[in-house]
Amino acid sequence: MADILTLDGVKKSFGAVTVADDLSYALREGEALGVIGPNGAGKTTMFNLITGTLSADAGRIRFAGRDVTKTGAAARCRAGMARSFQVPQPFGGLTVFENAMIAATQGADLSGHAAEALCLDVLEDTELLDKANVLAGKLSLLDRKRLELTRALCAKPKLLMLDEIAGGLTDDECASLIATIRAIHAGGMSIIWIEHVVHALLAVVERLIVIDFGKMIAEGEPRAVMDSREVKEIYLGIEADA
Ligand SMILES: Nc1ncnc2c1ncn2[C@@H]1O[C@H](COP(=O)(O)OP(=O)(O)OP(=O)(O)O)[C@@H](O)[C@H]1O
Repeated sequence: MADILTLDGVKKSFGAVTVADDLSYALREGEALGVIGPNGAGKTTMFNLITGTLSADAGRIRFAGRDVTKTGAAARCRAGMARSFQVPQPFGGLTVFENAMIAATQGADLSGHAAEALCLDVLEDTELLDKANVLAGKLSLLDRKRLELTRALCAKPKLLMLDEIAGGLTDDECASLIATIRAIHAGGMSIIWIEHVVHALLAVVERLIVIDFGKMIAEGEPRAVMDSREVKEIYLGIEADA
């Protein structure tokens, strides 16, 4: 499989604070990569650098065979990146279907029947079809998370980026969202998923990276990474030999 995304020496600082410290890794087409790390480690900043809402101070980013380091956020979205946000950001006064249509028309550049057909397909996959005519502002937290997923998928992405989508859900709700994301991944979608709810990540991703102070401190098979000294010492704050 080819790489869909490559970061090569990506750096970003806010004043004296380094939030992306020489980040280098690649995501293969169809792979699901999990990202964990303490609060403030720079995980969301990394998403902002990948999607182009922030520009890197140094390093290169390649996506879908092109160097996008200098490409703006809208063009990266059109090239096939889509993300969910930590705090769901739907248009609360519009229905679920209307929110999906905005993503399909603006993100996937579709119109008319093609846009409607895509939205219906995605709403079925995200299990929101029966709520298509509900106002987004009236949805439960789980369904707002599902709508975040819907809006990202309606942009017809090649890469789906999830930012703490499982946070705040009950165990049953989380299990139901995991099943949805697993099915989307099984359909071939490449995924990068930042998450504090580690068991949700471990149910989906094939590889895990750990970010601390903007630096990638561990990378590999998820359970091996969770058992690693780096995670125990730095992420969980436990002495290695405790
Ligand atoms: N625009 C900005 N200007 C200055 N500092 C910023 C800016 N955006 C983020 N930061 C700082 O960068 C650091 C990394 O933030 P970021 O949101 O990427 O962390 P995170 O790993 O996603 O955290 P969390 O798990 O809590 O969501 C934090 O110290 C944050 O305060």
